Amino acid sequence: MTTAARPTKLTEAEIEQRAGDLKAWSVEAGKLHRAYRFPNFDEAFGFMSAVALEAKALDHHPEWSNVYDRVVIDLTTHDAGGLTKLDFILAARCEQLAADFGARS
Ligand SMILES: C[C@H](O)[C@H](O)[C@H]1CNC2=NC(N)=NC(=O)C2=N1
Repeated sequence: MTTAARPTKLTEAEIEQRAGDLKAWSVEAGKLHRAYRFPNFDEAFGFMSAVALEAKALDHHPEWSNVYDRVVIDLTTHDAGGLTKLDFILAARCEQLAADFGARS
């Protein structure tokens, strides 16, 4: 079995460049941060289930919490001690899936 190479920590300039495509996300203390609100709990949890499948496929996992119709997500790469391209890939997928599940914000 081969092990996928882990991505390296991005520089400040690389983070700034990639963050330009994700206007709704903020960069806070080495993490990408975003709060979503959905029509109800079913949609919020449906979104989380879909993101969980992406996380499994990428072998890259969010820090997140859910209260009823709200989902708060922080993305960082623990192995690299900061942000890597995997965080931006997962954030972009979250944006697509959130739209599918009717996110309001
Ligand atoms: C062995 C396995 O690939 C690693 O532990 C992965 C799993 N998922 C991960 N997820 C996140 N967010 N950061 C990591 O460094 C990480 N490492």
